[in-house]
Amino acid sequence: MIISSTFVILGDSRSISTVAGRSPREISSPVHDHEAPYTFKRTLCSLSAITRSNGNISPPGVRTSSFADNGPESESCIVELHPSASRSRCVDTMVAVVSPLPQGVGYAVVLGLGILFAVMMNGITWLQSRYSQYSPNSANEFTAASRSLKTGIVIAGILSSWTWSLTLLQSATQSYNMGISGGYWYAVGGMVQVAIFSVIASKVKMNANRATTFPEVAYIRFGTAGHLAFLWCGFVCNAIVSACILLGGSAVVSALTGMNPYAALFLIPLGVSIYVATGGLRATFISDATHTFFLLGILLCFSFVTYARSSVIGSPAKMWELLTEIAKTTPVEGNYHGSYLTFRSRPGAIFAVQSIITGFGLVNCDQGYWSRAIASNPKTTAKAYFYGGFAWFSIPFACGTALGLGARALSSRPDFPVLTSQDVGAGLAGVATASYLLGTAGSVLMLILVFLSVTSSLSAEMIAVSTLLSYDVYRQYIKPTATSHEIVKVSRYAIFFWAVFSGGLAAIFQAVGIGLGWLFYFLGVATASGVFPIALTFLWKDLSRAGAVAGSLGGMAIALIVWLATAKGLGGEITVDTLSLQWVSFAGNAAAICSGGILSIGLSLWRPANFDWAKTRNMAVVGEETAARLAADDVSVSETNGSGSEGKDGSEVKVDEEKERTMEGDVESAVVNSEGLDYAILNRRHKIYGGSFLILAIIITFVIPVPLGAAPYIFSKHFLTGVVVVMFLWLFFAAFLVVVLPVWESRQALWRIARLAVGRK
Ligand SMILES: NC(N)=O
Repeated sequence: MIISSTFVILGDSRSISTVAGRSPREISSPVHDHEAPYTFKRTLCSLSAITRSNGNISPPGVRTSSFADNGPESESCIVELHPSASRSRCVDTMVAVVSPLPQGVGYAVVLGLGILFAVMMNGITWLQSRYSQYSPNSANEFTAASRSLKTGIVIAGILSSWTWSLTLLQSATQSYNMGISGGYWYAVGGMVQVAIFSVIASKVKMNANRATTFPEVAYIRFGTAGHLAFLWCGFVCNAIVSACILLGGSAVVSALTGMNPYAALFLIPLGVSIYVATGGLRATFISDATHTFFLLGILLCFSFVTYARSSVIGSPAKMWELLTEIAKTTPVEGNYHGSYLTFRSRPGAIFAVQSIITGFGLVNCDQGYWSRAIASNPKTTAKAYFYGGFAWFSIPFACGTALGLGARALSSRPDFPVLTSQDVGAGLAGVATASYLLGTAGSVLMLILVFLSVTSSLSAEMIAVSTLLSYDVYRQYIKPTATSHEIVKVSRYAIFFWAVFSGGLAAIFQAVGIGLGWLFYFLGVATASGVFPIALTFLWKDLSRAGAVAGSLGGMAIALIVWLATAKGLGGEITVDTLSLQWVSFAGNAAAICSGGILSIGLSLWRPANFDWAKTRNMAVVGEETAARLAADDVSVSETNGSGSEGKDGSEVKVDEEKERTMEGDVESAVVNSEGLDYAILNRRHKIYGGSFLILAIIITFVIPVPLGAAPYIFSKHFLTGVVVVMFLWLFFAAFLVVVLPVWESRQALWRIARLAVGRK
């Protein structure tokens, strides 16, 4: 039954009423004196599925806020414009949103799940501080999880925090747009840079194990100029990534439920900020592991339905047939024979380079990854990053291969939603597939999937920014004698600040029409200049202050200039659209990474710094430093680091016997002292994972795709079947790494906490 709908027309809210109680056919002519009626193709996700009765698709910009279901059997319904809407404007600019789920579901998920997670995480944090030696009131625990986490949980944290809404949506979009190579290249881009962190992470452990943030190390090496330059890179990266995560989440929530996107942008961070502020970094790891369990389960479900259960696709062979058919009417420009089943793809090749550059920029400038490298046990850091990157690959690869290709294969069906370029840009292709193949269940699962990815990745961003603000702003420039307790307090304020700031920033992007796709292309331009200067800070003793500052900031400026100039040159003008043209963003990305590299390496070769690593190896951590500073003022303060907690007044709180027992034998002790590190072992790990990374990177970046792309080859049915089998195996392996391994590794601690919690020793 048709009830009523509200539409946004050029930013104005206008009401369009349909005729309640009548079937679509009964109202096939306008009731009021209006233009010819619009036909709304029944859609399964948001949007644009407006066609006028003369068959023209409504122009881009269409946006719908809500639309009532008009019955399962009808594909279209006729609506008339409300008398208050101006006839001429409505004709050309009306936008419609048809949501498969009611708005209440959107609010229930965003607020309900958010609060549920907050309560759950608070409970876990309480158990942790009550029955383990780790108290979130210690700065070392809050911001670095006492540097004690084991491999499985770190892998889960890496996989989860690197799985953004962007990952799920944009990988599907790339496969929808450019065929099977799109999702693959998205996955390669992300995996290479996470896995390379396995090489950098061992060096972090060797050269700056006592650091908490990457700008802290820059301060020791390059002074205030280097510190501020790196801090700026970190904030720019975290700001764009946070906005991206929120925009993707809000696009999906509002498309599926009709929830106001601005409300989603501000409400999503709310629940996340509550549990992050309570539990600190360890809480984000625990929530990451929980999220990842559901995330992989839902993704496996979507993949099974697409390739094994659906009556519309249901097998790789059928997918192959549908894609072959659609390539005849909608070929991919730049692909071999326009096929969706080939790696011989010009847009795919350009995207490959962009994706890899963007990924490098992100992972180097995002404090979240440094936090994880620092938080993990020195013995396991490199391994965790290597496997984390490897497991992560399965997620965008599956989204692209199942959901993205699925959307393209289904697009010839008359009842599949018409996706405008804006819908695709907002990442809704994969959403449409899930909703179409699984109906309401698909919409709900997609909503949960995206919500989980948003919360876990946003939680990582929040803790990262709060660490930067508390350590590198508050402690560095406002109160150098800050105690551990004060730092935790400031971190908590910073988390709430970031919840509001990132929501506001995303709202601005939303208001000016900047979507997920655009921001993805911009990310590399804004962050890739930091890749060489930041990585080399931990790897190369000769990196100089001039190289670090000029590379990071100068490179960013050069990238922006090249990006704008190329948009003007290729597009004729600088607009949101021309700035996201593929060659334009390619130029900006390439300029960023090249200028950052050339400036930092060139200037350092000219005047090498010859830095003595002993300075960063012996840097003080909060507690030691504060005590030293206060001791100088004859103030008595005692804090424990890594294995103790601190009272509100900064005085030491004794770890009680019960907690001591809990830690015995099942929690590896934090290794904060540089003397405690075995450099020979770390060096060997660095070489092992450096070599492993190199082999992996060469295989996935060259050995597999290059021959496939060089040959004039379109996948056969059998070949596609093989790819789908690999996709499933990869997903199962990822599930083992991030679900089974963390539980197995912590089995003794979990068992002991459970016994203590029920009153047994
Ligand atoms: N995390 C990414 N690159 O999706």
